[in-house]
Amino acid sequence: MEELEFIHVSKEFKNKNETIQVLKGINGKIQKGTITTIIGPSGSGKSTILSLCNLLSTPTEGEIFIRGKEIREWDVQKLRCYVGIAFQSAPLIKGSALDNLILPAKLHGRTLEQPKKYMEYVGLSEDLLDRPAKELSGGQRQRLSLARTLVNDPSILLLDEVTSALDSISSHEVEELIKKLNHEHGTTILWVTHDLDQAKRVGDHTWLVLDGKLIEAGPTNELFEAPRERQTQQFLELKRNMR
Ligand SMILES: Nc1ncnc2c1ncn2[C@@H]1O[C@H](COP(=O)(O)OP(=O)(O)OP(=O)(O)O)[C@@H](O)[C@H]1O
Repeated sequence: MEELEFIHVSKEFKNKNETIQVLKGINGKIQKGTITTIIGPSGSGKSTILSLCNLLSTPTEGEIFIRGKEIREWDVQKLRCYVGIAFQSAPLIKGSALDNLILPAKLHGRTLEQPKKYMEYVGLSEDLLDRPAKELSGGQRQRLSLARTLVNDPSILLLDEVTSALDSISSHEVEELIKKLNHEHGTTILWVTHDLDQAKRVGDHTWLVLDGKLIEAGPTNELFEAPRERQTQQFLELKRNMR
């Protein structure tokens, strides 16, 4: 059974006078324990795909199955424990690093047994637990945000441009951390990135999304080195010329 399956998924948003068709009939499967990088131009619908996977929004048409169960049949709280999400801006609440770390447990009426374990896992010193979150560096904030996502022990992790605000050293460190999580816990990862080198480095599989359509999906090496679709070739060529 696939961990995640999209069957003819479309999404439209209605603004005042117009309807915007953002996703157009996405069909795709994600196997458990794999890293899938999602690439495509700005506005093509990448983040919308992620937002559907933990019910931040719902498909207008089609179905999304997670572990064989249609997403709208899941209890939302259970789904959001099973499917974690982390964003570029790493929104943290006021208060200490610890206040942030315990938040998911608190929201589910639990206490967090070993906050130090999570700090250690993401390579943060436990001395930072009492520090105001706003005093942490960008890289530390992003790690803390990931640690907070891990508190629920998600089986699927959705990552939206999680390294784009970081310098290249911090960015590589976060990549290594996510790969470790994937190897050690078998976490299934969907990773939206603008950085094609990163998509190549971390992906087992890659999806190219153009104008709301899944143009090509395949093993990362094949998609980059021997793309099947003309539109993939054109997109990769355009990106190479922009360097
Ligand atoms: N809540 C919303 N209401 C109206 N339009 C929306 C909404 N969310 C997204 N859109 C539109 O859907 C389109 C796709 O947005 P999305 O954020 O999924 O693209 P993206 O590929 O992730 O872009 P980027 O790479 O710039 O983050 C955009 O035109 C965006 O303006």
